[in-house]
Amino acid sequence: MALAVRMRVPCRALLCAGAQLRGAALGRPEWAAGGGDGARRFASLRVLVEPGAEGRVAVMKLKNPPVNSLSLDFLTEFLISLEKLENDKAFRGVVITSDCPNVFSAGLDLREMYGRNPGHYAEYWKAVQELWLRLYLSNLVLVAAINGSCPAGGCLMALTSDVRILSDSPKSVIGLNETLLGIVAPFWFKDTLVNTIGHRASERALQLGLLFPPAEALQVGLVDHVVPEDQVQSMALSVMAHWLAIPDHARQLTKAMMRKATADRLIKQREADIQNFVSFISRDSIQKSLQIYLEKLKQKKG
Ligand SMILES: CCCCCCC/C=C/C(=O)SCCNC(=O)CCNC(=O)[C@H](O)C(C)(C)COP(=O)(O)OP(=O)(O)OC[C@H]1O[C@@H](n2cnc3c(N)ncnc32)[C@H](O)[C@@H]1OP(=O)(O)O
Repeated sequence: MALAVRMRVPCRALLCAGAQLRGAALGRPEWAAGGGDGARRFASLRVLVEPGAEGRVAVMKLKNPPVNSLSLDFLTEFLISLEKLENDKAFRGVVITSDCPNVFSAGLDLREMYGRNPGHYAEYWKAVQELWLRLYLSNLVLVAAINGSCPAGGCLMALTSDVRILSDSPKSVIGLNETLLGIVAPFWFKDTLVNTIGHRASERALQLGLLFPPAEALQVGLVDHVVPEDQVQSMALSVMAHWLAIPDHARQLTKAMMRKATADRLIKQREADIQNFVSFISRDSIQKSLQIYLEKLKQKKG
């Protein structure tokens, strides 16, 4: 049975993303209603959703081991979970965190961008766009509880949140490091960063592909709080309570006012952005850079 049918919600996210409901690839996840706290605890293979506080807050745990790379299957499941939460009027806020030790997310899955065909690159990029749009324009209060390394696409995800809490650990580096891979952060990645830390700091961070350690991330404004590792989630819930004290309609309209122009820039040129990505990523030189980077990651282990 198709996942969207089982959920009984219109699955616009997936339709927009053009993603097929690939039951086999998804491992046919079951959306299991939980025990005492009812239907609001659910899980797919790669995303766990648990109740956070007072039934109004959900905690979404990214669970795509080993490093929570944003594969197409992961994006598909994440978008379904998010849509489910957006559609449930009981929820007002979501804490996004990682279930993988020491890594919030390793960013876009390099295997989706290396050695595939143009059709696959287009499908993947559409899903990445959808993730960004859905998160950036979410009516929910989003708090990123960043409990580990947070490069590139992981950082983008965190930047879409309303607040970022980073664990105080040497592994918890955060930034848009695309240039280190020989690739270029698209304009909407750049816009999201500029909206957070300003133009000059973004110019430096993007060109140098900086991955900021916690103290520097705090100083530049990339994150809002740095706390000991074991306090990331409790801090996220306490910050959430502060944001939920504001009436939703006023906060939501204000958020939309602040973010709409940035989102519209992509919405107006989604197809051109996909074509640009496909032609860029298909270049021999870019494929070579990705191959070298993947080999470096493998060698690091050996
Ligand atoms: C016009 C448009 C242009 C294109 C724009 C594209 C924008 C791109 C955005 C991105 O997000 S690109 C991805 C950037 N990510 C990174 O640079 C992070 C790379 N990973 C790491 O630095 C480390 O893995 C880590 C996250 C710090 C974790 O380190 P740890 O020591 O815990 O694990 P590893 O042994 O390094 O990795 C385990 C395993 O996972 C594989 N892997 C790591 N990252 C990725 C990834 N992003 N995609 C796919 N696979 C990844 C790694 O190769 C290892 O695999 P195996 O050797 O076990 O097979």
